[in-house]
Amino acid sequence: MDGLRGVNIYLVGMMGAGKTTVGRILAKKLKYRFFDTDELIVRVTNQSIAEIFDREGEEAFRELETKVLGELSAYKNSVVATGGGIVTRSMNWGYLHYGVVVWLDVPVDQLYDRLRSDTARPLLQEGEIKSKLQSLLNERERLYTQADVRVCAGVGERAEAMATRAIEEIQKVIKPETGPDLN
Ligand SMILES: Nc1ncnc2c1ncn2[C@@H]1O[C@H](COP(=O)(O)OP(=O)(O)O)[C@@H](O)[C@H]1O
Ligand SMILES: O=C(O)C1=C[C@@H](OP(=O)(O)O)[C@@H](O)[C@H](O)C1
Ligand SMILES: [Mg+2]
Repeated sequence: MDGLRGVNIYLVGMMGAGKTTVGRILAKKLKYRFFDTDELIVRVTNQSIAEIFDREGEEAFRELETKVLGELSAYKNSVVATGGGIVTRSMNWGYLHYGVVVWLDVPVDQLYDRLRSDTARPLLQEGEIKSKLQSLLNERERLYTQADVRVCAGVGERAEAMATRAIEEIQKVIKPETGPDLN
């Protein structure tokens, strides 16, 4: 993808926004590699995300997240699905801005429908899920707006359609003369 000059595409957004799901589809469409920071952390530590939070705490998880993100910046032509909290460390933005940052913006009601029975996300295991999602969004929304591209989910919009729209939005922020030939 010449127009992107080989840079990575980073998907950011709330838990449940579909970063992992849409990212996989996007990578396939672009013929890019696909990475997921959570999956890499699980692989290198041989622990689940819940186990890391439980045994070592959130700060240790954030350290691992930054390390993995830094390592991924050496790659090119990759779609990277991040964890929802990656935007909270300013240092991470140094890595994210090597590439094109795409915010999957999904209303809390839809996030809740997807995650109401979730057991894998430690930040949602205590308290009422919907209000937790809302308070995390309140804390993080101004950070997500630092993305280069925002893709707002339509009601009931499928992951496949979001991936297609992400490509359209990415094309808009790439200069026409260097734009990717995505057709
Ligand atoms: N566009 C969508 N419509 C309906 N369900 C979706 C959509 N995108 C993702 N999901 C579902 O929502 C859940 C969370 O998706 P996931 O890709 O893990 O989100 P994230 O990585 O942003 O936390 C999964 O069960 C997934 O199948
Ligand atoms: O929002 C967050 O702080 C987190 C999001 C999760 O990833 P997803 O956004 O892929 O669910 C995972 O990194 C961890 O549970 C913390
Ligand atoms: Mg994910």
